[in-house]
Amino acid sequence: MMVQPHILLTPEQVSERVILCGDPARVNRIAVLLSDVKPLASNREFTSVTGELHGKRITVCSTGIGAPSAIIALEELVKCGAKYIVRVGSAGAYQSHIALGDLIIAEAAVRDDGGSASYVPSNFPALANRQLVNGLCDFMHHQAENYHCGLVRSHDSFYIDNELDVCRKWHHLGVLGADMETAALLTVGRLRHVAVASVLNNVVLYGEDVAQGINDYVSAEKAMMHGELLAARAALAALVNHCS
Ligand SMILES: O=P(O)(O)O[C@H]1O[C@H](CO)[C@@H](O)[C@H]1O
Ligand SMILES: O=c1cc[nH]c(=O)[nH]1
Repeated sequence: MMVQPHILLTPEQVSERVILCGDPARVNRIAVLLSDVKPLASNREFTSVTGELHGKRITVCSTGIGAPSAIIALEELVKCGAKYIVRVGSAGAYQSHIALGDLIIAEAAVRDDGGSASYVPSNFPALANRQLVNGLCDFMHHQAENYHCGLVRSHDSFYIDNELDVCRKWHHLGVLGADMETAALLTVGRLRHVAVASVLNNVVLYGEDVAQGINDYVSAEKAMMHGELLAARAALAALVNHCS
């Protein structure tokens, strides 16, 4: 098969088990958990590597920010044979009991993104794969770390004027936190008959200004690495032990 136009990968290079992340720099930070790591490709926001864990091959690929590029990565990876996909992302909390570095495991996502809306009507659910969610929760259950399992919201707009009102609304409805890709990945993954889940590292406290929160977090190197690596370990455990 021809090389895919955006991710620049062929089926020979892509594993059935895939980790997706937004930030291309996160790919190499996740890869430290794998052995026999080889760089695959780098084009636009799509950077990929392959490696192994417990005899299973894992592909790690970045998707950039937002639903459109996340969907492009998912579609092209599925064409290359990806079957089990976990997003290792970051999120802003919508609940005050969620601390920086806590993990949010998405059972389902509110579809406030435009990407999934171009595939299905607004009443179509964005539901995570149950096996992978169980795998993520099982792993976290055995760690002495905070995690929260429930609803997330995926959106397209970071800096809208009524951002605080929007956050308050979803806070009152019990949504745990926000990212920009989970809903699209869960929706399109289901349409393509592949298993998709998402685990998010909280980088913004509820009620905190998003831009300020992210800046604070970027400087809080230790907390960032801790939540991110924990999310990656949870994703790998789910992909290695809960996929067949
Ligand atoms: O850290 P990543 O995985 O990119 O996830 C979150 O961070 C970005 C926004 O800063 C968005 O992509 C959002 O979903
Ligand atoms: O507040 C946040 C932080 C990260 N990603 C988001 O989508 N929102």
